[in-house]
Amino acid sequence: MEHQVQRLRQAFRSGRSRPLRFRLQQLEALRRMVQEREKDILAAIAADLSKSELNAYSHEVITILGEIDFMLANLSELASAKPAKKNLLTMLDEAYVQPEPLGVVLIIGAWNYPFVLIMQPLVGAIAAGNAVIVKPSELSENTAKILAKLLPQYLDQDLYAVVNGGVAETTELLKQRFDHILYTGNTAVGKIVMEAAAKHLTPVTLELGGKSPCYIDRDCDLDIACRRITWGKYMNCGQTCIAPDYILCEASLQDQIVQKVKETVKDFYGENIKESPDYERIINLRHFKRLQSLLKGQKIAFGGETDEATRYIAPTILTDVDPNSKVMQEEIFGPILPIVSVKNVDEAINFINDREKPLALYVFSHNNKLIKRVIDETSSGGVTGNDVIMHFTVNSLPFGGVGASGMGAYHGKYSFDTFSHQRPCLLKGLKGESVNKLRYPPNSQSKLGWAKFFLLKQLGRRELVIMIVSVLAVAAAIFVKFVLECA
Ligand SMILES: NC(=O)c1ccc[n+]([C@@H]2O[C@H](COP(=O)([O-])OP(=O)(O)OC[C@H]3O[C@@H](n4cnc5c(N)ncnc54)[C@H](O)[C@@H]3O)[C@@H](O)[C@H]2O)c1
Ligand SMILES: CCCCCCCCCC=O
Repeated sequence: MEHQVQRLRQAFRSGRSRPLRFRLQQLEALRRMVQEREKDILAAIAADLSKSELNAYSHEVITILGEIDFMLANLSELASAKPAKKNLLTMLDEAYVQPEPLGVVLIIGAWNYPFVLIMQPLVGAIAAGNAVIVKPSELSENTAKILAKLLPQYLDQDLYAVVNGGVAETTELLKQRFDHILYTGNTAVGKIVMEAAAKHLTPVTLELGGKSPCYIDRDCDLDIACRRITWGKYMNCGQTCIAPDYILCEASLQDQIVQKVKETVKDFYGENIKESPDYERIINLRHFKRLQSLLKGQKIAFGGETDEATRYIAPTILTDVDPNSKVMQEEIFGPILPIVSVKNVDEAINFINDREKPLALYVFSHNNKLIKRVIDETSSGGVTGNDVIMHFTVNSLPFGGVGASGMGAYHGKYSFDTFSHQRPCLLKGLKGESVNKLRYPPNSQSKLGWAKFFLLKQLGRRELVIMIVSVLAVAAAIFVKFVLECA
């Protein structure tokens, strides 16, 4: 492991990953890989998650193609030096912020979207000019294998590597020194990653989970709300980090919601859900049993059927759920949708604020003011109003958690920034020593006065122009006066 990281560090030090032309070539190679090996990739995802290839394409491949295209189109702007404002003391110097790669970065992915969660950060890390080790989840072993097979065929092997394995291998990997770690997975392991990173003072991006609430207002089109919620909750069999975890609504809405979700489930998956190519299975027996245990003692208004042999759990709704019950204590990460009654929006806001900050928050209402109020008075990684999941798909929005749901963010420009250091650069000439005397000892009250004047005055382009014009105007006036006096 140590040897592998050193090999990548050496390649990084050679400077090969830095030129924009090289980064663009690698991103193009990555796009070629996705296009040429689409069938193998889809088959691997499908095998890991009992997912149709059509769903695998729309859940995972589209996102990656979009992300690569974004980087190809925007890399030169993202990587360019940005001029910075100057003060009077530095007005003749060059000041700019130059994004620079961090070095060797580690990306650890989770199993539930095994391709996206490795590839999307990888695109950002390559774009920013880093060397990268990716560690796919061992639970989605087919995708892990296909990534280990394909990435070295398309990418520079000295700069980009795949390490496969479970806890032992990841633990070993985490002992190494990295320049950034992006981890996706549960909060408990997030703490392990952060602790290991702290030993080397390595910065981390933690993409964690949590219970994402979904508030449905009385003033709302329930048909539409329930269709969108049904889609986002049961997609990938509920195993989505930003799935609506539970519904908060007034008690009077509960039965209508159950009825409408039930009808939508029938529309989406047919009479026999088990036969639907669009309905996935639970990843393993441990999670299956965990989910089964969440149903115990609950009022099942719809669904509830389970089949251990195929790890099938039907789309399920629980009603009149006690906020203190087990299903409300942990992230569900499965196709179980509890409804918790609240009296009104104030109680919903308090309910959300009494718990850990979630990864996503959803509010459904005709009333935009109410939606904005819920946003203003709560905190969450991201928000979608009148829909679910969709903020993930907008790559001009940063994607990440806050508090217990994570730290840092990525996607699009934010990925580039996450894997870059914004390096401040000030380039001075060797003239102007008379002004510099102001900062050299011995100090005096008058020097301090001048220092305040020079340093506290920020000069933007506009102010600089005004100043140059003023100096020129004064010089012109002196010149005219001189000419007139001589005449
Ligand atoms: N914020 C996001 O973008 C996002 C996306 C997907 C999943 N998630 C969250 O991830 C969770 C589900 O993922 P998971 O944790 O079950 O995935 P997982 O079991 O695949 O684990 C994630 C990664 O951590 C590694 N790992 C596991 N145990 C480890 C240990 N003891 N030490 C070091 N590394 C270890 C695994 O090898 C894997 O690569 C949910 O909470 C979900 O909400 C978040
Ligand atoms: C079109 C919908 C794409 C959804 C992808 C969701 C990925 C979520 C990652 C967290 O689990």
